[in-house]
Amino acid sequence: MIIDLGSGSTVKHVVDLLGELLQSGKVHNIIGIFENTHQQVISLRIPLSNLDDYPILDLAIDGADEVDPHLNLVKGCCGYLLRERIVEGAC
Ligand SMILES: O=C[C@H](O)[C@H](O)[C@H](O)COP(=O)(O)O
Repeated sequence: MIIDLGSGSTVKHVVDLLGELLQSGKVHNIIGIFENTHQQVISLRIPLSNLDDYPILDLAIDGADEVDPHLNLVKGCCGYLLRERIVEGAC
């Protein structure tokens, strides 16, 4: 399964869980897509690649900057909006 690992402090919790599941053998054959070097992902030994090698994703995980009362999400903090749109198109 090819998974985009997103960005932000919330995603770090998901990445921790993914690392635990991989190391316990409960999940297999995961490749994480991550744009920048991220010490947490590397230390958890999650296999990494990029969108050039895997242009079609099975799943994308990410946080949100704001959620309104109707559960609409506001995304795109910190210059990540373009990458998030590319990832959305790859799912
Ligand atoms: O747009 C930026 C990223 O999508 C982050 O997921 C978003 O900013 C939320 O970050 P955090 O989980 O740190 O609140």
